[in-house]
Amino acid sequence: MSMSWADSVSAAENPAGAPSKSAYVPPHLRNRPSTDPPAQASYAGAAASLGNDHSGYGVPNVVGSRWSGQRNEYQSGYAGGGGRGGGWNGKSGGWDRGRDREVNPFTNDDSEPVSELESSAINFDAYEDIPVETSGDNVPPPVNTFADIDLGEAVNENIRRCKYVRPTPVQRHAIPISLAGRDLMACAQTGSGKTAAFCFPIISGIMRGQFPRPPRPRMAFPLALILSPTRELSCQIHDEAKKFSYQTGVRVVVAYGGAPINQQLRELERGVHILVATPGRLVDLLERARVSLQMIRYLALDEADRMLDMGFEPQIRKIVQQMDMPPPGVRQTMLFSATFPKEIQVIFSTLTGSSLILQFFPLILIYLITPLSCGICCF
Ligand SMILES: Nc1ncnc2c1ncn2[C@@H]1O[C@H](COP(=O)(O)OP(=O)(O)OP(=O)(O)O)[C@@H](O)[C@H]1O
Repeated sequence: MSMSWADSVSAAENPAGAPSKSAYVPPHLRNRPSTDPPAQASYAGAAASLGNDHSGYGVPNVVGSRWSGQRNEYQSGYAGGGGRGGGWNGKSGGWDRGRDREVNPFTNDDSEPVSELESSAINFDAYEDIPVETSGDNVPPPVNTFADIDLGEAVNENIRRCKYVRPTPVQRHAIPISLAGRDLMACAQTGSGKTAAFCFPIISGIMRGQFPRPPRPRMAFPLALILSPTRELSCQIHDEAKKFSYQTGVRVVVAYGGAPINQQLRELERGVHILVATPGRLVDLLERARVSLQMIRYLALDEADRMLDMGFEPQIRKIVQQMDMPPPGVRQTMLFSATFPKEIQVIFSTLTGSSLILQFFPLILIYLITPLSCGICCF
C-alpha cells in the first residue's frame, strides 16, 4: 500500500510506528476503517498571470489562431488586496458586491499567531527530504516560503488564516511554474497540498486580471475550471478554495452529480469565477447552455488518474475539445495525478498541445516536455 506524502513524512519522523500527534490523515480519508487503501471578445487582462512572469521566464507565443499570443499579452492592472480594480472585481458593480456578507470560512480564531509546530500536523522539518524531479525548459525555480511569491495581500492573509507556514514540496515547485504561465503536469500523492498548489495561482491570476462582465445574465462564464472525479473531492476543493479566496472578491461555485441541479443553477446565476465540477454534471450544464467555457483561462484537473479510472475520458475530451473552451496557449492547463500511466501523459499532451518524449524506468518516470510546459514529480 502506498503512503501519502504526509504519511511518509510522518513515518520518516517516527520509524518505530509509535503513536504520534504528527500522523496526518487528509480530511477525506478521516473516519475510515484503517484497512482502507489511500484515495488515490477581447478579454482585457483575462490571462494576466499567464503573462505575469514572476521569475523571469518568458512564455512563448502561440501562433496561427484567433487566440494568437494572447497568453502573454494580457498584462493588466492588479485589482489586488481584495479586487478594487476594474472588470469583475471593479467598483462598477462587479461580483464582489456581496463580499461584506461573505460567510467567514475560517472556524478558528485567526487573530492568534501560531508557531510552525502548532500550525499543522505536517512535519515541516522533513520537507527537504522529499525528492522532487522537474523537467522542461527554463523551469521556474522553487520557492522556500510563501513570502517569496507575490500572491497578493488578500491571499497572503488567507494563507496566514489557514496557518500554513511553509509551502509543501508540490506547492514550492508548482506555484512558481503556474504563476509564470506555464502548463504543468504534476505527480503528487494525496494529502500533499495539491489543492493550494493550483488554487493560489488561479486566485491570484483572477485578482490581477481585468475581465468584462459576462455577456449573458443567465449563463455562467467562469474564468477557471477545476475538474475533479467525485462529489466528495469537489466539495473538499470548493471548501478549501473558498478559504483561499476569502475577501478577495473571487467567487467559487461547485457543481456535482447525484444531487439536485437547481440549487447549483442558482449559485451559478449569482456569478462564478472559479467553477469546481465533476465532469458528468459539467457536461449536463454545458448542454443546458447554463455554463459557457469561452472565458476560461485556467483549467485544472485534480486526481486525473482517478477520473480516467472512473471512465470520464469522453466527458473530459468533450469539455475541453468540443465545447467553447479556448485552446492551449490561451488557457493554462494544470494536471495533477497520483500516478502517471501512459493514458495520463497522452491526455496532458492532448490538453496542452505538448509532444511528450517519455522514458520509463521501473518506478520513476522521466519526461521531457515542450517549452510551454513543465512537469514535476514529488516522490
Ligand atoms: N503549506 C501547507 N502547510 C500546512 N498545511 C497544509 C499546507 N498545504 C496544505 N495543507 C493542508 O494539508 C492537507 C492536505 O492538503 P490537500 O487537501 O490540499 O492535499 P491534496 O494533495 O489536494 O489531497 P487530496 O488528494 O486529498 O485532494 C489539508 O488539510 C491542507 O489544509
